[in-house]
Amino acid sequence: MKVGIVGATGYGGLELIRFLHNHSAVEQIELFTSSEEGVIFSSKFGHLVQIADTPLQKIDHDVLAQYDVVFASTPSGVTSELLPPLVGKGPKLIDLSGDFRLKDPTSYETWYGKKAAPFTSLQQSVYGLTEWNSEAIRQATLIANPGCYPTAVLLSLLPLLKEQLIDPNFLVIDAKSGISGAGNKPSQTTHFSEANENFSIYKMNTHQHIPEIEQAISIFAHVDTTITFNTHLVPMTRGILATTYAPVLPGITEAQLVACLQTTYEKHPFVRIVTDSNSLATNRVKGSNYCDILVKVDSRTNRATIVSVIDNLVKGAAGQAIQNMNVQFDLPQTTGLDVVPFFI
Ligand SMILES: NC(=O)C1=CN([C@@H]2O[C@H](COP(=O)(O)OP(=O)(O)OC[C@H]3O[C@@H](n4cnc5c(N)ncnc54)[C@H](OP(=O)(O)O)[C@@H]3O)[C@@H](O)[C@H]2O)C=CC1
Ligand SMILES: CC(=O)N[C@@H](CCC(=O)OP(=O)(O)O)C(=O)O
Repeated sequence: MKVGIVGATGYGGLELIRFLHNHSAVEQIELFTSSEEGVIFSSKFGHLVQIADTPLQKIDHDVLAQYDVVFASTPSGVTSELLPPLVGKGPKLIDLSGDFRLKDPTSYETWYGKKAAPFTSLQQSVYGLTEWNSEAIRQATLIANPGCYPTAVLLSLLPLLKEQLIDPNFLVIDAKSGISGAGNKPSQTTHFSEANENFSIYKMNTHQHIPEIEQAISIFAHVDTTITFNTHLVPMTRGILATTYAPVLPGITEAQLVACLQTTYEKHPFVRIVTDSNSLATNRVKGSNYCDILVKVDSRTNRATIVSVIDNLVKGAAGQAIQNMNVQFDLPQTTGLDVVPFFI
C-alpha cells in the first residue's frame, strides 16, 4: 500500500509515521507540507534518521491522487478545500481534523468559526468511530476521524445510552487533556512556564466537540440530547481522561452497567473495561490505541460515574485513523497498532 501524509510535521503526522512504519501492508510513505517543500524530513526530526530520509513534498492533487490512502492531519479549515476534489479519484481519504465530522454546515461554522466543507462532501463523509461504524467505514472513501475528546466520551457513553441504562437528559462531562492535544504550534497557554504546575479550564461551554458528541449520540444511541461538556488542560504531554456523571435509570444496577460495556466491547481489541478504580489512568494507555473505561454507581446519589482514558495522539487521532484504514482494506484492526502502552 502506498500512503501519503499531509501535515506530516505535526504531532498527529508524526504518530502516523511511527505506526505506519511498522505496518505490514504499507510499502511506501510519502510526506507532504504546506511550508517546507524540499526539506529532508529526518533533518527536522533526527529520531527518524533512516526511517524518513525523504524530502517533504508540495501538496499537489495530481500527486496525491496516485496514493492508495491519503491521511490529512492539518488544522481545521484546510481539508474542507483540500480533500473534496480528491473524492472518487482513487485514494481512500482519512481526515484527522474536524472539517467533515459535523453533517450540518451551519453547526460547523458556528462552533469552528470557519467556512464549512461543501455540503455534498459532508454527506459523503463517514464518521470514523471504528467500534461503532465499521460497516460504513469499510465502504467509505472519505473518513472523518473523530475528535480526541469525542472518542473518549462516546466509547464510554454510547453503550449505556443505547441500552437505556442512564438518563440522557443530565449528562455532565468533565474532561482533561495533555498539552499535545493543542498541536505543535506554541501559544501563550501551552508555553511551558504557564502550563507547567498549572491546571486550567478552557473553551468553557463553547468547545467545538460539543456538537460532535451530541450528533454521534443521536446517530448511534438514537437519543437527542444536549450535554454539559467542559475541558481542562493538564500539565502532561499525552492523555485524556473524561469523567461523565449521569443519573442511573430506575432499577438499574452497577453490575448491569459493567455487563453492558463488557458485552458491547468483548470482540473489540482496543476497548478494555476496567473494574478496579485504582487501575484507570492515562499512563495505562499512553502510546497505545487502547481506550480504558470504568463505571461505578454512587449508591447515595444513584448517579453513575463513567470514566474513560485514551492517548489523544493515538486512539484520539493517528491510531484510530490507521484502525479505520485497516477496516477499509479488510485487514485485522490491530495491524500496525499492536503495541504495549509506555506506562512510564
Ligand atoms: N493533537 C491531538 O491530540 C489531536 C489533533 N486532532 C486534529 O488533527 C489535526 C492535526 O493536529 P496536530 O497534528 O496536533 O496539529 P499540529 O499543529 O501539530 O500540525 C498540523 C500540521 O499541519 C500542517 N499545516 C498547517 N497549515 C496548513 C495548511 N494551510 N495546509 C496544509 N497543511 C498545513 C503543518 O505542517 P506544514 O507546515 O509542514 O504544512 C503542521 O505541522 C488538527 O485538525 C487537530 O485538531 C485530532 C485529534 C487529536
Ligand atoms: C488541549 C487542546 O487544546 N486540545 C484541543 C483538541 C481538539 C482537537 O484536536 O480538535 P479538532 O480535531 O476538533 O479540531 C482542543 O481542545 O481544541
